[in-house]
Amino acid sequence: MITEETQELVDRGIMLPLMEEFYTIQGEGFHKGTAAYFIRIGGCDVGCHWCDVKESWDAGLHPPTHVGEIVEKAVKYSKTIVVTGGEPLTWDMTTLTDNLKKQGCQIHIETSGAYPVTGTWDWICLSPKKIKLPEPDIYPIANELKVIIFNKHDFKFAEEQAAQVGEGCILYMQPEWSNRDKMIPLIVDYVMKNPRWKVSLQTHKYLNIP
Ligand SMILES: C[S@@+](CC[C@H](N)C(=O)[O-])C[C@H]1O[C@@H](n2cnc3c(N)ncnc32)[C@H](O)[C@@H]1O
Ligand SMILES: Nc1nc2[nH]cc(C(=O)O)c2c(=O)[nH]1
Ligand code: SF4
Ligand SMILES: [Mg+2]
Repeated sequence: MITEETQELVDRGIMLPLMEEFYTIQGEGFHKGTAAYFIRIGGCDVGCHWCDVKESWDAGLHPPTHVGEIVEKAVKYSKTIVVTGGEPLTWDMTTLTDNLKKQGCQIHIETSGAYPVTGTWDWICLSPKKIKLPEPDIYPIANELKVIIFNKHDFKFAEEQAAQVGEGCILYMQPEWSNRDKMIPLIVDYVMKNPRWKVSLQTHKYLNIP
């Protein structure tokens, strides 16, 4: 149990439930191959059945941590920061991103967009989910749209989502990991027929890195 005082700091984004932080190579999307420090914040109620970090969902399992402490550690490793989760937009990201900006960081977010955008971002990767659609505010500011392809219907969902993003937004289809052998051939075929889309793979899983 956390105290009322701590809960209030979490509610204001002064503290955040920190699941893990690690220095690695961004495996997915536009910045794949780039070294970056990942900050994984606990808490998500979207409930994707194929989610590869279900341990992140229950915020109560992850210790409320002062944002200053998170930032101090992060900048020792990298000036390129990826904030992920869980669903980071569950929380107010203003203080975290303000602090990272003061340290001169480039800040990227991995989000489903299920909650309103808070914080200041240099790169927004929007990965929309059917079961809890993005809030409208994120579509015009998303830099990349990364749709997870688990079954054939996801191609239609991908097009519906692409119709809502801005013109410069880069479009990716990423196979759902457990179903990749089945979906990769369909994605390859789709992207060749619809070349405004690109393929994104979870390359860190092939490299055996976090
Ligand atoms: C774990 S999520 C955390 C951030 C945020 N909740 C979201 O969904 O965008 C990070 C990225 O991994 C993707 N992802 C999660 N599970 C996956 C899986 N089994 N196969 C492929 N991508 C997956 C998500 O769609 C998202 O783009
Ligand atoms: N290397 C690496 N790249 C990633 N890109 C997005 C990730 C995520 O879980 O948000 C992720 C991750 O977990 N590891
Ligand atoms: S929104 Fe992201 S963290 Fe939440 S269940 Fe889906 S993939 Fe997992
Ligand atoms: Mg991941």
